[in-house]
Amino acid sequence: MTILDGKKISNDIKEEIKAEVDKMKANNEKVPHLAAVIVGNDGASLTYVGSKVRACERVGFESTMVRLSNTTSEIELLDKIEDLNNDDDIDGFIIQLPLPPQIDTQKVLMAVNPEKDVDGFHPMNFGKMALDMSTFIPATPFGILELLDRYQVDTKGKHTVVIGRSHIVGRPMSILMGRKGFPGNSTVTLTHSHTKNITQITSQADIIISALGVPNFLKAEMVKDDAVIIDVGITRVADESHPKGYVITGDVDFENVSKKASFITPVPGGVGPMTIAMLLKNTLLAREQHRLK
Ligand SMILES: NC(=O)C1=CN([C@@H]2O[C@H](COP(=O)(O)OP(=O)(O)OC[C@H]3O[C@@H](n4cnc5c(N)ncnc54)[C@H](OP(=O)(O)O)[C@@H]3O)[C@@H](O)[C@H]2O)C=CC1
Ligand SMILES: Nc1nc(=O)c2c([nH]1)NC[C@@H]1CN(c3ccc(C(=O)N[C@@H](CCC(=O)O)C(=O)O)cc3)C=[N+]21
Repeated sequence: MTILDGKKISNDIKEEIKAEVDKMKANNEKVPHLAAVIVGNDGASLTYVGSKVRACERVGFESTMVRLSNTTSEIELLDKIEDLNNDDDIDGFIIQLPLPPQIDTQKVLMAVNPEKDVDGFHPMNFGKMALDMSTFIPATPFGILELLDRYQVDTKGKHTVVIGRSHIVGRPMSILMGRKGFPGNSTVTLTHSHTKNITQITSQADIIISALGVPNFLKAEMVKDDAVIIDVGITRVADESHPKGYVITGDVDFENVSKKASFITPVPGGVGPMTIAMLLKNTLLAREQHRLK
């Protein structure tokens, strides 16, 4: 059994990005600038955005965090997006999800200039991804592909089962694993809350990508020997014995499933850090494209 060490690989990727930024600095070129918009005070969302800003500092990017109150109207958010679209210093930006209920998420994501859409959530970029055109690939699925690539996990002709069909993880992942090339060329089954007999389906999988957000959902009985297990789930579970008052838990019963797996990602330290590294990678790509214009 091999642990897919997202923490280590994400650090390698950040070092590679930093080397590119150092070259830009040596040539007196503008460095990439990422902005993150966060609406409201959700603790987990603030943690993730904080990690993104720290990661920017580490690789030498500029970063801007835009904090808006929980009562922000849709119009106010659209105005802010327009400012970021028009700000030539900003190469890429993200709108941290979820948004409060008074705001229509799809409308907001459509307002982001696709050239600055480093999350890859704009329909134009999502469509390009589905059509094998070069574009920004959503950071979490991109991070999973990168992990599979760096560990040379064979995906060709394998049966990949994705659990969860969200726009940010499960849906793009199911498309990417079925594309031509590597990592890809998989036969994909996409499952969700209406899937019947899910154990029967996961038991046949060579690769399982679990993105539902239910702690310890995937048990050893649901997995065949030597399966590859990718755990995207992140849930804060209350735990008074821990200084923070909670522990981060994945979707996979790691202790038991890891005994059967050929490769497995841990939580924390698996897919999460990869997501942040690939967001930086997309921002570097955005800067390079803006420079060429
Ligand atoms: N590590 C990382 O970088 C990231 C981690 N996450 C984490 O991944 C998890 C999923 O996030 P996200 O995709 O945004 O989640 P969503 O809540 O948007 O989607 C969850 C999906 O899981 C499906 N689902 C829920 N319960 C079941 C069930 N019992 N059986 C089968 N399918 C089920 C839902 O089905 P239906 O569509 O029918 O409702 C839905 O498609 C969360 O824990 C989140 O925190 C998310 C993004 C990045
Ligand atoms: N527009 C947008 N883009 C996103 O990419 C996006 C989003 N909205 N909304 C929420 C989800 C969630 N997400 C994570 C990123 C990093 C970790 C991460 O670094 N996790 C650490 C642990 C972090 C901790 O301690 O809480 C780990 O797994 O090791 C987790 C989850 C990005 N998301």
